[in-house]
Amino acid sequence: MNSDLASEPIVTFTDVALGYGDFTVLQGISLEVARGQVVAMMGGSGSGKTTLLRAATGQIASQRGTIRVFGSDIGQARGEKLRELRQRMGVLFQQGALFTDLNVFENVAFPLREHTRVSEGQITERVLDKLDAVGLRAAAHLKISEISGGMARRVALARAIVLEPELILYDEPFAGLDPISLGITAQLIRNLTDRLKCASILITHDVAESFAIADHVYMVGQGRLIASGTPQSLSDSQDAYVRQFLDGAPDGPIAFNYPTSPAFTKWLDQHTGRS
Ligand SMILES: Nc1ncnc2c1ncn2[C@@H]1O[C@H](COP(=O)(O)OP(=O)(O)OP(=O)(O)O)[C@@H](O)[C@H]1O
Repeated sequence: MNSDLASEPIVTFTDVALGYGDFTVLQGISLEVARGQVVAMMGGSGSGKTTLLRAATGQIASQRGTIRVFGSDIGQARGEKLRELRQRMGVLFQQGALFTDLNVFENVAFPLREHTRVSEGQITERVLDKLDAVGLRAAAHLKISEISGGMARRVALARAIVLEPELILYDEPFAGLDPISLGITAQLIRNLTDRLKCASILITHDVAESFAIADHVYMVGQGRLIASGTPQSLSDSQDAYVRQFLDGAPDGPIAFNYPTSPAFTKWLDQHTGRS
């Protein structure tokens, strides 16, 4: 690979607006994720983090602006082109559903069998290598019913990286983990990013763990990008939204109540028989 390609950002959002139908969740979003970086996307509940992730994978189109992934406009990609771009990504959903009728090894082998024509010997080598990376080489033979919830997450992670993606997207990777698993998972994300020389995007609420490993943090709220910078610069920020989020303060610009909309008022009127 030449150095120009290596330094080209993996993901670029340029003045992007995202939403569903007429509803705009986020607008004016410009961001960049480079190879080798761990980037955290943070924000309160309902602020649009999952929506950002869906846009980066081409599951939803932007309402305006462009989203480039691996140099291609993902909003314009269809069919084979979209499949090719997605094959270069690993997505780890919160419910990284494993196949309960397959053992740990076969779960991780699944994408290799599905998308490549590598030999059985290579499958064994690659699967054991990825299980080793998540500390579960010796659990290869176990059934899914025989492993814990935390182990299942790591198996799902091994499966997400078995095709050696250039971009890994993690949806709430720390949710529901005990403090030890939390630290292990955070370090795993950092180490895998460095080892695979890929880019990682984390959608997360967890300030301490993500700040410990992220190179860059984007914070969304109030329908826009509120802050962007290194964990250190955000920690030093005096912005009221950033402070409320980082300090976990109940009072501040982040509203507890979901905002009232015409759609809600219409539903309520119908529900209570007023129209
Ligand atoms: N498929 C959908 N159709 C319509 N609206 C949606 C859809 N998915 C999400 N939304 C709305 O978009 C907004 C942002 O949701 P999103 O799931 O991106 O938030 P989030 O930041 O990931 O939240 P959380 O941290 O609670 O998971 C919310 O107001 C939500 O109601």
